[in-house]
Amino acid sequence: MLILVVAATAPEIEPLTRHFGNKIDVLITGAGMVPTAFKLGQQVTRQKYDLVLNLGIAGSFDRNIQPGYVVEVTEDTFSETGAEDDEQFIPITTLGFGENTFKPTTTLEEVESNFYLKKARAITVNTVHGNEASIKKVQARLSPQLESMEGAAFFYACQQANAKCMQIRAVSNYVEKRNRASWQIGLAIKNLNTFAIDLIDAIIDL
Ligand SMILES: O=C(O)c1cccc(C(=O)CC[C@H]2O[C@@H](n3cnc4c(=O)[nH]cnc43)[C@H](O)[C@@H]2O)c1
Repeated sequence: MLILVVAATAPEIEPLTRHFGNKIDVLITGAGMVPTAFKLGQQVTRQKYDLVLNLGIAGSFDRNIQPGYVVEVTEDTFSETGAEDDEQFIPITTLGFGENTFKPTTTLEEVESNFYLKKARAITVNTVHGNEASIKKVQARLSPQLESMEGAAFFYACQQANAKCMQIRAVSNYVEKRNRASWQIGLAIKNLNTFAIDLIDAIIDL
């Protein structure tokens, strides 16, 4: 079983890389949708994988998905692609220039039926939300539960390459007026890696 783990930054998956060494392939893309699409596109074109797994931390809009929670992302939307029409936002889908929502091509249940995670809908952004008015606007438009800076680009690149993929994220912070001091990155990384190590150990043992 050939697995590729994709993360934006090395610290987000450090415990996992220490645990598996070179038993699995790891791709660190750098933060953001452009580096993710480019680097992942190169990698999945070079090598065919049985499973491509996106791991990372994320912000939560949903107060029922608290810092430390680990979730499976079931759809991810590029929330910023479109056009402004004064106060209105016209999504790229309405403009007729393509899709903005991308999905995993497998599920946790399908990959390893003994494992379960809460499911969540996410958006992918270039600008991390940190302003109450813009948070309200995006919630009214898309009702997202999570946000990251890479997820939809990850799904897009995997879809283009026909690669089996899923995305698992741990919440490091609520999406709120910027309050960096309250982010719980350590807790999110610990919980994410504990789950991912158990999961990949189980998959590799198959
Ligand atoms: O210092 C900051 O403001 C800051 C902003 C975004 C991310 C970071 C990181 O240290 C980790 C990089 C990684 O984290 C994901 N992430 C985590 N929380 C959020 C969020 O609320 N909104 C969007 N992305 C988030 C993101 O995928 C980054 O690649 C520091």
